[in-house]
Amino acid sequence: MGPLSWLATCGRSARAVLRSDCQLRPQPRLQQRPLQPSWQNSQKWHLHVVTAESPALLEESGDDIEAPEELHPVGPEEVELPKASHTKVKTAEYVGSAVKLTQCPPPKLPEFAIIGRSNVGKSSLINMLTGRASLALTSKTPGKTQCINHFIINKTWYLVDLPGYGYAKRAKTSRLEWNEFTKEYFLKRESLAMVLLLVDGSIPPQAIDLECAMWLAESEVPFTLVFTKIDKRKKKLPSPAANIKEFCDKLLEEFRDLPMVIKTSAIKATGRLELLGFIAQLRTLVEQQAKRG
Ligand SMILES: Nc1nc2c(ncn2[C@@H]2O[C@H](COP(=O)(O)OP(=O)(O)OP(=O)(O)O)[C@@H](O)[C@H]2O)c(=O)[nH]1
Ligand SMILES: [Mg+2]
Repeated sequence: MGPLSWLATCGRSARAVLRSDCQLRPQPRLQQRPLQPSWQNSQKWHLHVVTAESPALLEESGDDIEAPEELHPVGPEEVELPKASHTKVKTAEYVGSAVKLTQCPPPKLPEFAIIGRSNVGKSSLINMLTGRASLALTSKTPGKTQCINHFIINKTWYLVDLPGYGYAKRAKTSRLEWNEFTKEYFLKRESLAMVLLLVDGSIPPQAIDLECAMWLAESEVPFTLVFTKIDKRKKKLPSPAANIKEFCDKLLEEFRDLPMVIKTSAIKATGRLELLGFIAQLRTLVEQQAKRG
């Protein structure tokens, strides 16, 4: 069986697998609060596996990455490690742009959607991850990406570039419409495996990003926090590390646990292997759970 034929064979969507097998039961005291899927708690071992336990993986990748700051406990034994080849981007192709769900490619492969404010660096992250300078269109002008753009990686999974939210210059009605359109994608796209919520690490926490995180959690859409632009330090503003800590602290006022956090720079390729390894692990996890039925 091909690595990702789980969707076709078992007829279960990535979303269904993640939800049904991994959802936390609300604790009575916290019932009103948004909850993160429990498997996100165990994501910590993904980092451990990729950075500390798999020297072969690192060697093969050829990437120059920093040593992990801390080691996390290894996770469930039954979850296999992804093969090093799983983290490599051999091919990356633009598939098409959609302005409604029916125009998206058939939901037969797992996809990882990238969302965040306009100009946060969504398209740049796709280019950084795939190692292609201009696969996704980047721009200094906010609001450049206006469609749902699918990119197929190694012919086995999708990276999806979405329009940014909160573009103030857009008319109120069109912004609302746009939000609905993206929301529909999040709520109904059955092959959506994970949302990568991008947050600009070079500026202090923005209310709209916190709202987006809340909305995703309330809607039971699994998401990962990906901080961008950690290479950038604005004069008189706190450091990226301080911004990230403040954002996480604010989230913890509402969330019982933090989702997985990955810090990146598209310019320095920071976090590239970590994110690719994480995606590979998720694909392996979903595949295994689907096989178990
Ligand atoms: N310093 C720095 N600049 C970045 C980084 N990532 C993106 N940028 C810059 O931020 C600007 C916006 O990047 P895009 O990738 O186009 O952002 P986007 O989120 O796709 O924007 P929209 O499609 O308009 O919503 C560009 O000028 C990028 O060069 C980063 O990691 N570090
Ligand atoms: Mg873009």
